[in-house]
Amino acid sequence: MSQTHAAPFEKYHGAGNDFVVVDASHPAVRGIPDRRAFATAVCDRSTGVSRLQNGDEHPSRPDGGATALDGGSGSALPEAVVPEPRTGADGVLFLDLSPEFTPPRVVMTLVQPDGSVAAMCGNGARCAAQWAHERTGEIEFMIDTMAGTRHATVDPGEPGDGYVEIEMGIPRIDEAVVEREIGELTVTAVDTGVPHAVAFVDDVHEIDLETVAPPIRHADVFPDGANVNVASRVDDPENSEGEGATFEQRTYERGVEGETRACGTGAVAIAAVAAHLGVVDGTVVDLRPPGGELRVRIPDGEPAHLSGPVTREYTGTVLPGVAEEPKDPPAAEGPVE
Ligand SMILES: N[C@H](CCC[C@H](N)C(=O)O)C(=O)O
Repeated sequence: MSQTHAAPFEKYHGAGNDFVVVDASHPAVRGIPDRRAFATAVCDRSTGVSRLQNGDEHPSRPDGGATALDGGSGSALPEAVVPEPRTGADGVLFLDLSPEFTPPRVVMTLVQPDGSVAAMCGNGARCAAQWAHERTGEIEFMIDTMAGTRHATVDPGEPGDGYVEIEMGIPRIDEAVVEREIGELTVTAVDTGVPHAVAFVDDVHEIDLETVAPPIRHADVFPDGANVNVASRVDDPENSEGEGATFEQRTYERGVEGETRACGTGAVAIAAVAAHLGVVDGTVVDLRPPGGELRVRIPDGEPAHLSGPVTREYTGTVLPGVAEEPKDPPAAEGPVE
């Protein structure tokens, strides 16, 4: 049967790490035949979802707009002519809300642009909490991820905006990979729900991440691959709680296979490695990825917490069955959608 029902989506970002968010219980979303192909299509930075395709000049227009990604020919859609918000996304969040619990629960599944599923995503979980807040008015949530259930708190701002904190579990340093030279960097391995490599460098802006990161991302010491972070210290007295401990952050993400504008599990990874190496004294570490600011609280032996802004960019609809490679020749029912 061909897919013709449009799935509503909302586009959110957390400090610049952006996601197409869909309600997993919506009939059109349940009917998505292949979540991997769907994520690959809608996340594409040239031909994926965009505000323009949705005719949505108003970020929070509730009814969305015209259908994105229509047509099954695989033909490229017109390129967005405004730089912000960006076409495509760093991933798709399939969210299943159970409002009957106290606090309400959200089952979160992140499908990445390469079709892989990540066990955890700090900024995605923060966006999930904001999304659930918009639906329930509640401010506390339990976010069920493949890495565990995480408590989230929303400090609401304007509709669609908020400052969201999420519990991130206790980071696990891999003692076998501490300050090890891999490729061009000296990295420490840490698991913050997903695997990360962290390297402290003099100036993150001098690193050619697209070249330096892939050999580390694929190194043998990371059997499941790794996200690769570089961080440089730029202490800021504004972080009075953390005695100034502030790092610039850049992250090359597994699954995106490129640099993202922010990474929450990466922020926690940097803070955890900094604490482990004795680089920071306090338990509050501020991170400055390219897309915003994140704060990590990381008390010794206790779960870390990640906080930062979340913004809803726009809403729209997308045909779930599109942009898939047809597995079989189209049946008699007509053109593949
Ligand atoms: N951007 C996400 C991380 C996604 C993890 C993913 N890239 C992987 O481990 O495959 C975050 O805010 O934590």
